[in-house]
Amino acid sequence: MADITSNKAAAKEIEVLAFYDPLTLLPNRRLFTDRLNHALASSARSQNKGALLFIDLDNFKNLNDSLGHAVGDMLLLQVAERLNNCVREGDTVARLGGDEFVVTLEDLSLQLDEAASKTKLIGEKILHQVSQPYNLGGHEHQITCSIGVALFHHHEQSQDELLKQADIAMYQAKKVGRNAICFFDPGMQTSINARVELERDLNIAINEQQFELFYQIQLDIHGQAIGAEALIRWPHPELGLISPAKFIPLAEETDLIIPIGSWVLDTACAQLKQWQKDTSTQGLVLSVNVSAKQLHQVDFTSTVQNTINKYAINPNLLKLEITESMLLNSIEDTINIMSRLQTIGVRFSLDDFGTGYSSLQYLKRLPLNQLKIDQSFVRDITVDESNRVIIRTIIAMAQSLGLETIAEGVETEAQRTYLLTNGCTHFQGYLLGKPLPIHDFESALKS
Ligand SMILES: Nc1nc2c(ncn2[C@@H]2O[C@@H]3COP(=O)(O)O[C@H]4[C@@H](O)[C@H](n5cnc6c(=O)[nH]c(N)nc65)O[C@@H]4COP(=O)(O)O[C@H]3[C@H]2O)c(=O)[nH]1
Repeated sequence: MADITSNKAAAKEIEVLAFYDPLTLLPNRRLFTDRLNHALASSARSQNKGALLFIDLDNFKNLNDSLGHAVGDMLLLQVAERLNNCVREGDTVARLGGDEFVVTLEDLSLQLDEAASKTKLIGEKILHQVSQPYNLGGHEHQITCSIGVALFHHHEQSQDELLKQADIAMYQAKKVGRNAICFFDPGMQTSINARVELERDLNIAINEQQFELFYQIQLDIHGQAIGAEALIRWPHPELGLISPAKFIPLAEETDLIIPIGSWVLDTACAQLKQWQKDTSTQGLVLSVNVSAKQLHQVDFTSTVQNTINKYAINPNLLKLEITESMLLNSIEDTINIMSRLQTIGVRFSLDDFGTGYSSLQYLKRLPLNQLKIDQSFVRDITVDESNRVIIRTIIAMAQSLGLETIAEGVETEAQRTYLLTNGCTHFQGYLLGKPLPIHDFESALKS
């Protein structure tokens, strides 16, 4: 008798271990998969629509890192309880791991739109409940969550597809600012697929060195060439030229910007070396865009130094362009990195100036040589008084800090005249020359 009881207890324990999450005692991924299969089969029979909600806590890692895992676990337990209280008895709440939960809602409605609005109501209830304060062993804490929803009907989607769709929608909810609920729509899938393909092709492009640098001339107030900006181009073997505005952000997100940035730096320095050999080009300064991720690589300063040494170029002729948005985080770190590079002679320009939040306070502390006026202000210069005021302010600010100003996107003589008469010292834009492959750039320079 005792044996049977202990066997039963052991069997129960094995079941719990196999199918339930040991922390929250919610169904684990295995049991959830099984339940989702049943829900899909039952929806196929009844024609009733159901929904899968993918729930991820926002910034949970911060809590775990700051207050420790034991406190993190307390929070997860309470979240699990609150989620259970938001759904009906036949619905499933499961924990997939970490701070990821899923909920299946069944028998919502025969109509898709009614099923969607019922899901939305439950999703909003979850957002509200999860965001109420928690007592975590004496610490009061608040957290929010992001919810992605995929609706299901019949056996149209496999459960893997459904989970993927809800996951994609959840990322969309994070993207729109968190503490939000987003429904999957097929457009999201198309754009994700395009992204995956682009990322794969970017990897190939790096290995096969498919990139090219174009050069756009920069002139001073007398119309003399003082240098150029190096702009990357990707002639994709099938899709043709892909704009950096399209692939640089993806490269930044996926860290591929590191090898791409190194290639740009190396190619730019090799070009400077070539220019040093000719009296007509040896004084040209080359501006190179540097992304935030690249600048904050631990070995960034030594990479720049090594590249300068490798080509034995004058470091004064290399200008690194950083953007205002890069200053928002880790300003001290940025100042340190820039200062180290400044001591070896590298110059800096602050790109897209005027679009961010640079205060005079830290502009003063950055070792800059130049402010670059964003082309959005230059574009409407002749019609928009507020843009004119911004431009005059930027120029006055640069003058008081002893910095050069360069206006980008100068397309008309009227724009150049306005900038010139208001004290802008350098100019770049289609009026003066489009970005060109090196041979065309050098021919244009000679003519
Ligand atoms: N409408 C108009 N546009 C003009 C005119 N003059 C120049 N442009 C364009 O304005 C952009 C200026 O570069 P950016 O602000 O640094 O903006 C760059 C930069 O942020 C990024 N990028 C380009 N090359 C690199 C690179 O090598 N590394 C990194 N990290 N980013 C790069 O991609 C952005 C876009 O580059 P591009 O498409 O080459 O676009 C370039 C240039 O072709 C003009 O008169 N009118």
